[in-house]
Amino acid sequence: MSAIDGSVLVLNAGSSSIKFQLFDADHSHLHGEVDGLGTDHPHLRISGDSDIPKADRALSPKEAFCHESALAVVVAWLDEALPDARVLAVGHRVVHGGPNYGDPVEVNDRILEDLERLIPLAPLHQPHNISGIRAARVAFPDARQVACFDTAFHRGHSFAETVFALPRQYYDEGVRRYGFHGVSYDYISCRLAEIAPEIAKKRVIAAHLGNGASMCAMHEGRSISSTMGFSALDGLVMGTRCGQIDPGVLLYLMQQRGMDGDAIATLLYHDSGLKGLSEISSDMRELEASDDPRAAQAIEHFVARIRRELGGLTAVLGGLDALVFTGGIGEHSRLIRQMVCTGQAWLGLAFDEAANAANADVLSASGSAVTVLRIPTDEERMIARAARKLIRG
Ligand SMILES: Nc1ncnc2c1ncn2[C@@H]1O[C@H](COP(=O)(O)OP(=O)(O)O)[C@@H](O)[C@H]1O
Ligand SMILES: CC(=O)OP(=O)(O)O
Ligand SMILES: [Mg+2]
Repeated sequence: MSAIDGSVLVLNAGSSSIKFQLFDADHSHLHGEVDGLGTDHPHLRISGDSDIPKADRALSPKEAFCHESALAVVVAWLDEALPDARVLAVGHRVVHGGPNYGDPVEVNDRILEDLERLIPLAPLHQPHNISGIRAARVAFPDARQVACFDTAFHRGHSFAETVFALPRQYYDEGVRRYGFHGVSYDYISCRLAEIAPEIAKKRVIAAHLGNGASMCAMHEGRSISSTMGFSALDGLVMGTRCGQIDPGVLLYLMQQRGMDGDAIATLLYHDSGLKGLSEISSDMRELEASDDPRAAQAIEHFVARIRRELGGLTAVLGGLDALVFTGGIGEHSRLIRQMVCTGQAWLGLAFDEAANAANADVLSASGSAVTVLRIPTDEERMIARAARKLIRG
């Protein structure tokens, strides 16, 4: 497989998915994804150049038992399908960089130990990100392992955007708002500069709506504010996560209901959000297809929280020039985009329903003061670029 000599492989473990791509410079040779992890229909899809074997099949319950078992399927597939590929580097999305990690780093044992200490702050991601690094070290022993952090893009936030109103010692020990999905927002910022440079410099809100969901206010291409905070629990309603919650609820659960930390973590990370509210599924496709009123209520609450944050982030930016939808739901769900954009005339936003129905790239009507765009994210491409840059020094 000479065409992919000296490639960069990227592994991106999300909360419901493992995405992977193989790049040669900026060209993607193969694109693979296990999605629906944690649901009843986990699936493996692989596509790419003509010499790349394809895959499109359901994963067995054993294969999809956990992220690690799905990762083993991916690594075995790569090993068999690309025996001659010379992988120079494996780039990894690592969700939490904590206070100390920003720029991409080449991973060593000490760094892995540091990243392991952040597992309690990102339990749906960090353990799988670290497993990915360990598995890739074994599968590609000659490749350099590079970690890229979801928190990095938000590191320029002001003190006011970063701090919680707790005694200062907590900020000093790292209890602060970090923000996540930064690799995705960085990609959106770069892509905007390519496709709409005059908008890229202005006030933009990007909504990354996937199994994890957040929104990011950007100005001149840089992150100003994020709906996610210390952990990837805060902000919007997600597949299985509650999003913003009154801390009084947590006190009630501990003091009146006698729940301990582990029970509360399970409740907030695994059993809440769309899944907890609908009692049907964490998966937006299933909720949209359902005629159960609980599915409709879960969707309405999901959208209500997005609308509220849209208003809040617009105030942070002092106005709005563009709204970008991305992530699995943002890229594909006509219903959610339409519900979010309905009734936003106060922003000067005129929504083009026909363009939305056609899944077009531009979703605002001509003359709209806010340009609405649908931009598929490509976290793997961003990570491949960073890994290549790092190993080239
Ligand atoms: N056509 C679609 N319509 C509605 N939702 C969709 C569609 N395709 C994917 N989704 C939703 O996208 C979510 C997964 O988003 P994704 O960004 O891939 O996940 P992750 O957060 O694990 O990276 C799921 O809720 C899935 O139902
Ligand atoms: C940070 C986060 O929630 O990521 P994902 O959407 O990939 O689960
Ligand atoms: Mg994701």
